[in-house]
Amino acid sequence: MADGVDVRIHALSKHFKQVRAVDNLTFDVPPGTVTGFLGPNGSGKTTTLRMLLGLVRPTAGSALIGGRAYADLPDPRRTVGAVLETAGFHPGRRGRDHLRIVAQAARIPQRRVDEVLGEVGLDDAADRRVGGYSLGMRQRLALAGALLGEGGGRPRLLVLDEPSNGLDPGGMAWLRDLITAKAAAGHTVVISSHVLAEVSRIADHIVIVRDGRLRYAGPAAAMTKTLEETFADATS
Ligand SMILES: Nc1ncnc2c1ncn2[C@@H]1O[C@H](COP(=O)(O)OP(=O)(O)OP(=O)(O)O)[C@@H](O)[C@H]1O
Repeated sequence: MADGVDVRIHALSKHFKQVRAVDNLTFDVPPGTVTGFLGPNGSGKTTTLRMLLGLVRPTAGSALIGGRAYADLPDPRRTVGAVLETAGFHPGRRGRDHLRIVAQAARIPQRRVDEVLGEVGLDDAADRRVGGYSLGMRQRLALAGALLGEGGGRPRLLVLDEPSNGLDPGGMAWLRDLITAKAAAGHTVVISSHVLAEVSRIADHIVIVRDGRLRYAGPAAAMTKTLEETFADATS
């Protein structure tokens, strides 16, 4: 393996009763790249990422981070940062306090809290209660939480599930720059989206799913035709 964290999804399936949310999915994410994980609504992206993060048990197959299941990582918070959903914040808590609690639980130094608040542009809002945050500000706070474990030049995996939800165009441009900079620094980034244009601009690799099945995995440059076919008759 090159220097960096890779992801290997092998024969991964998740069935919820009759629904084959993820159906025999196999793809790799090379270390130090941005991989766009694309598909229409309900195609199995979130379920795949939740299995990768050990939050959902696969029906079959494996999802490995640097060769290990998430649960077997020696220091998961420092190896992986994730933005999965932004609904889970305590509304009465201030943004800075939320991050302090996350940092403390993961034994991450408190100085990282101020660093990540600056990195996501929330310094001015840090002492306001999260209940008053806009959706875009919540996304930034979630991203700050995902970045907390970064440090010491150690490459990490960033898993971002629809992170641009609620961001305005300026915020989306800012997010693209941040993701590109993370990959340039050696981190591996997986970003899911159902909006093609958002991801195709920054991704080195593209994985396309539909109905839980793989449609394409490979270099971004070669994907245009597959994308057009996949989305042509989708309603998203
Ligand atoms: N806990 C669950 N129980 C039952 N069905 C589920 C569950 N989680 C997901 N599903 C179903 O699995 C399928 C895939 O959902 P998933 O959220 O993974 O798709 P997605 O690609 O992330 O969609 P979106 O872009 O809308 O977020 C959908 O049909 C969904 O209804």
